[in-house]
Amino acid sequence: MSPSRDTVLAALSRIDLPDGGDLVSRDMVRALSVEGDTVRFVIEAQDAGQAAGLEPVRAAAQAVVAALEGVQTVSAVLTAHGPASKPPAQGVKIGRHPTPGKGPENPTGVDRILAVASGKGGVGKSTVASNLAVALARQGRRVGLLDADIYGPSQPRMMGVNRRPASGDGQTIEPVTAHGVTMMSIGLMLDDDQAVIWRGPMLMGALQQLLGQVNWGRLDVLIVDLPPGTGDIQLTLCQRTKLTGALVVSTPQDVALLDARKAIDMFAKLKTPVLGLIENMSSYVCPNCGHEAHIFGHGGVAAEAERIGVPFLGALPLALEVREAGDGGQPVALGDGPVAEAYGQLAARLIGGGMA
Ligand SMILES: Nc1ncnc2c1ncn2[C@@H]1O[C@H](COP(=O)(O)OP(=O)(O)OP(=O)(O)O)[C@@H](O)[C@H]1O
Repeated sequence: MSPSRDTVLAALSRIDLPDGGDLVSRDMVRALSVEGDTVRFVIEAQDAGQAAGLEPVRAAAQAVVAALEGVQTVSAVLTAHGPASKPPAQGVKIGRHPTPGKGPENPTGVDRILAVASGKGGVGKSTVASNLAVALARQGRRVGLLDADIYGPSQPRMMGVNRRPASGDGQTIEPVTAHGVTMMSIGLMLDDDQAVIWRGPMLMGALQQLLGQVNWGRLDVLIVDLPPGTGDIQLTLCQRTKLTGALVVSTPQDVALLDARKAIDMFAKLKTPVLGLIENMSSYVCPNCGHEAHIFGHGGVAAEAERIGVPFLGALPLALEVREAGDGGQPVALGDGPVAEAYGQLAARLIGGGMA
């Protein structure tokens, strides 16, 4: 009997890449076909440089599929047809005044949009956005991640991407892929030390471009990592797209919660559903003695969720591995520990509720 596509993909997910992740989590398998006892697939590298080092990976992928029951012939081809074959998107200028739109609409092919928001900066909103995107992709969803934190884009670092997106026509921007997630950040279009000094209208126009000029492809869900607070970007996203809803991240202490309340109030005024609250940096377990401490308090977000009648989506621990994984461009949700499990549960809950 021929193996199923899922069986082949499960086998390919056991092939690790030299720079982290595996063939499936890094979304490098293309044109997979199973016909009788013959399996064919293409491994697509980002560019010729990466492809040159991947021959051992190709051979291992071919061998692991050939060993599956019911497989006689395997054709595994390595290509480098990624965005690097197009010129970098230098001709595309991000940042302009907004253009009038027809009304709220999603980018073509994007089924849902989830905003990850916070009242206060530094509570872990970008960390939650990247890990949630990865956890959803691991559960088979087609996920996009838009870093809309235009003043402080952190997704390129957290997702481990620093190549410039390409553009074939000087208009459309090809997003990049990392850990199975299609992503775009203004940080990828700017030089590292370049500051963005824009007033509201320019910000709104830039967000419009990041939504409308990026070739997002078909996505089940686009996660938008918002800047902290209640400003122009939030307003534009709520008014210009059919936002499925917002997830609000807060730490448990009162001062963060006070600001989270303002964010929730803003979404209520803009008629955007708040799908739930997430408590980040909830507890800290000492890796040496196992003692559990609540550095920023504990339970405040769950109590707030109950008070305002929105779901409490979970408590994520404060853990050194979360920070290290984020700084290293390999979100902790890619792994198997308790934090990855917590993100897996959050992703499953959103998928189960039809939100992702
Ligand atoms: N649960 C956690 N455990 C340990 N470190 C964390 C955790 N969550 C976030 N961090 C770290 O805290 C710092 C701030 O997180 P992050 O950038 O995600 O916050 P943010 O709310 O998006 O901030 P800003 O709004 O300023 O962009 C980062 O260094 C991140 O790695």
